[in-house]
Amino acid sequence: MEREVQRVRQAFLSGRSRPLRFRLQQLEALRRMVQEREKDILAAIAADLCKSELNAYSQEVITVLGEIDFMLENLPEWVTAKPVKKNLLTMMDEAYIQPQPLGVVLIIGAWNYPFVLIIQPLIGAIAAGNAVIIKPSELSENTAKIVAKLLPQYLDQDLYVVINGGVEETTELLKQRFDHIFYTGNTAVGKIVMEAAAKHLTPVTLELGGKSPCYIDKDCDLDIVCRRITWGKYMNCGQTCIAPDYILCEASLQSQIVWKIKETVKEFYGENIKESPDYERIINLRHFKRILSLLEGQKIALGGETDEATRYIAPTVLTDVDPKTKVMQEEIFGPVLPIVPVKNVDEAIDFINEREKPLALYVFSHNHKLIKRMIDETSSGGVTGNDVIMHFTLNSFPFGGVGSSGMGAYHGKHSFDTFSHQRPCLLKSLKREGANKLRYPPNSQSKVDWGKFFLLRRFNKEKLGLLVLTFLGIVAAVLVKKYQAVLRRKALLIFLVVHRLRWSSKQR
Ligand SMILES: NC(=O)c1ccc[n+]([C@@H]2O[C@H](COP(=O)([O-])OP(=O)(O)OC[C@H]3O[C@@H](n4cnc5c(N)ncnc54)[C@H](O)[C@@H]3O)[C@@H](O)[C@H]2O)c1
Ligand SMILES: CCCCCCCCCCCCCCCC=O
Repeated sequence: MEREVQRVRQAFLSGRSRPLRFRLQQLEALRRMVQEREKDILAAIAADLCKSELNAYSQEVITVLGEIDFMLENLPEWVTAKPVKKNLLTMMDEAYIQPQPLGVVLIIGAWNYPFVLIIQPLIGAIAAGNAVIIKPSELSENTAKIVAKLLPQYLDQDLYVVINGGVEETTELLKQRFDHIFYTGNTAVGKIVMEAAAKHLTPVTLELGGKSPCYIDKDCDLDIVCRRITWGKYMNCGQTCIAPDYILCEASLQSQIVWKIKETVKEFYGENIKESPDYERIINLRHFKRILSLLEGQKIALGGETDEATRYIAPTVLTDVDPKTKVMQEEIFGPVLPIVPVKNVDEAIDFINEREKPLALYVFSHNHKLIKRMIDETSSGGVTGNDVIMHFTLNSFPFGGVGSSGMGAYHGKHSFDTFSHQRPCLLKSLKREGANKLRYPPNSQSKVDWGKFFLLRRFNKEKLGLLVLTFLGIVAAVLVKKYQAVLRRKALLIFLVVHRLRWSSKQR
């Protein structure tokens, strides 16, 4: 493992991942891989999650292709150095921020969207000029295998390396030194990753989970609300990090919600859900049994049918759920939707705030003010009002959690920033030593006063005008070639002295 990481580091140190042209070319190669090997990729995802290839394409491949296109379009602008505002002490210098790669990045993926959850961060890491080690989830083994097979056929083989394995291999990998670790998965392992990273002071992005609440106000169109919730909850058999985990609403709405979800389930998956190509299965027996255990002692208003042999759990709704029961103590990550009655929006807000900060929050209402209030008075990784999941699709949004649902974010420019160091660069001249004397010992009250003037002085618009005029004077001086240096220094000095005197007199 150590040798493998070392090999990737050497490749990074060769410098070839840095030029913009190389990054664009690797991203184009990645796009070619997805396009040319689409069938293999879709078949692997389909095998892992019992998912139709159409769904694998629309839930994972579309996102990856969109992200690559977005990067290719914007990367030339993002990699350029950005000039920054200067103060009086540095106004003659060059000051800019240069984004630079961090080095060797470790990406650890989860099984529930096994392709997009490793390839989307990979796109960001390549775009930012890094070398990358990818550790796909061992639970989605078909996708893990196909990614390990295809990536070396299209990308630089020393810079971008896939290491497959389970807990043992990941534990070994985490002992190595990385420049950034990007982990997607559950909160408990997130803590293990962060602890390992701390040993090397490696920064981490943790894309974790949580119980994402969904508040339904009585002032809304329940047909539409239930259709949208049914889509987001039962997509991928509920195994989506930002699926609505539970519903909060007034008790009187429950029976209508159950009825409308039931009708929608029929509309989406037909009379025989097991036969539907759009309804997936639980990833493994451990998770299957875990989800079943959440149903114990609950009032099942819809669904509840299961089949262990195929790890099938029907779309299920629980009503009048007691918040103290197990189903409300952990992230469900399956097709079970508890409804917890609350009296009103105030109680819903308190309910959310008394718990860990979720990855997503959903609010349904005709009342825009109520939605805004919910946003203002709660916290979550992201929010969608009057829909679910959809904020994930907008790559101008940072995607990530807050508190126990994670730290850091990615997608689009946010990925580029996550995998870049924003390096401040100040380039001074070895001339103009006169002004610099101010900061050299021995110190004096006069020097401190000058320092205060240079660094604490605020200019209002009128004074800025004066500053511009002075600068114009300096520019004119520059044109007079023979006296260039002298004139520039004199103009600056006059300006500074005049202002310093005016400022000092006001201070008194
Ligand atoms: N925020 C997001 O973008 C996002 C996306 C998908 C899933 N999730 C969350 O992830 C969870 C589901 O994923 P999971 O955790 O079951 O996936 P998982 O079991 O695939 O684990 C994730 C990764 O952690 C590694 N791992 C597991 N145990 C480990 C250990 N002891 N030490 C080191 N590495 C270890 C695995 O090898 C895997 O690569 C849910 O909580 C879900 O909400 C979050
Ligand atoms: C054919 C219609 C396309 C519809 C696009 C809908 C995109 C849904 C994307 C869902 C992906 C969610 C991934 C979340 C990661 C966490 O688990």
